[in-house]
Amino acid sequence: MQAILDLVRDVPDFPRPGIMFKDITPLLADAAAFGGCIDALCEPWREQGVGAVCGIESRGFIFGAAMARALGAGFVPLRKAGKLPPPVIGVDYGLEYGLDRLEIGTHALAPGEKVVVVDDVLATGGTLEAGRRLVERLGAEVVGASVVIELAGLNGRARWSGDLPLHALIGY
Ligand SMILES: O=P(O)(O)OC[C@H]1O[C@H](OP(=O)(O)OP(=O)(O)O)[C@H](O)[C@@H]1O
Ligand SMILES: Nc1ncnc2[nH]cnc12
Repeated sequence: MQAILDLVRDVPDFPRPGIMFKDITPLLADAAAFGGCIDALCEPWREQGVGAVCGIESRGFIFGAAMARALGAGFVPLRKAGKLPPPVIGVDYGLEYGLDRLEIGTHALAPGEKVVVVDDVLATGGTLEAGRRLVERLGAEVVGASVVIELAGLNGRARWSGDLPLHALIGY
């Protein structure tokens, strides 16, 4: 995991004063580190019958789509408001630096389908929780979540549902 840590860049005061932004673009640009990252993200979910990986817009798409391919699962995008064609359902949520709304197509998942929710960063946890709620509202089964980075000081893990696994590759 040291290679991944070394390729995450700290950007102070972005996108707002007081936020230490974790920039994952150097990690994405490094073929070996990105590949290792996807392998490590997939590890807990192999042989678990995952039918779909739900990636959260936009950085969650990058990791989620690669994981879906590696797991032999489908990819389902959880998108910001107004981006998916109807019919959709949505939830409003707060994140470390603002408010937003996440949506999913109402026919995107089958009832009971096993789903992993994926994002790049867990900060306050509002985004990941919104993703879980959307999937569950369609009657699919969230088996857990994966993130590359957990900002442990913001306690987002406490917002994730009690007994569902939440895997983070690196923590700060
Ligand atoms: O745990 P939280 O406090 O909810 O924050 C985490 C979310 O914040 C960032 O997304 P952002 O909304 O900035 O979107 P982006 O991926 O399009 O940059 C990040 O990619 C996570 O989705
Ligand atoms: N500090 C941070 N860096 C990168 N993405 C984030 N999403 C929420 N907080 C973030």
